[in-house]
Amino acid sequence: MLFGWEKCAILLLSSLRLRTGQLTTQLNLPMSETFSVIPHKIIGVAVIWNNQGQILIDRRRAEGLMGGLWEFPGGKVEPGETVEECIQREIEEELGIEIAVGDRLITIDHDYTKFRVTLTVHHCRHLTGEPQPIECDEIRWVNLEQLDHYTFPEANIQIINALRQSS
Ligand SMILES: Nc1nc2c([nH]c(=O)n2[C@H]2C[C@H](O)[C@@H](COP(=O)(O)OP(=O)(O)OP(=O)(O)O)O2)c(=O)[nH]1
Ligand SMILES: [Mg+2]
Repeated sequence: MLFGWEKCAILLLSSLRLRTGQLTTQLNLPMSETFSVIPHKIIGVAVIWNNQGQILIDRRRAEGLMGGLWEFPGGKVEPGETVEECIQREIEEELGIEIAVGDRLITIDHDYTKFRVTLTVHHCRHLTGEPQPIECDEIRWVNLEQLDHYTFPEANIQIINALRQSS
């Protein structure tokens, strides 16, 4: 049996679609009633350019979430970190290269079925090191026209459109 205030709280939280970072817990409510907390991932994303006007893309691991899709490298912003710091760190961790993080291209909020993402995308310049597929299945340097030949997550349509408009 739910009390009035409990029902109000549930309605309020549901209507706000409670956003809680990486939290994926389901709250167990009385009488086996449950509601989902939608995870919200805050992601820094790099569009890394080389001197030939190409961009670095990577293929996500086949077995994971969005497995086998291509993406622009990046990852979750950690507490106390700026998006620029996150991008620099993720690229070192995922690809083993040094980059210069430049201007922001676009910020995208996108709802997937089970979670939402905020992707903050920066233009970056490759400085040193040969990119290695440390945390992905494959990496490739491609030009803007070739991006059409690769399958990206849904949110990336907006990144690719922004890239085409900015060039
Ligand atoms: N890096 C990157 N992530 C993207 C792009 N497009 C897109 O929808 N995403 C999503 C996929 C992931 O849910 C999230 C990136 O998070 P992530 O790669 O650090 O982590 P993950 O969710 O795959 O895995 P986990 O650490 O939660 O286990 O952003 C993109 O172009 N680049
Ligand atoms: Mg990542």
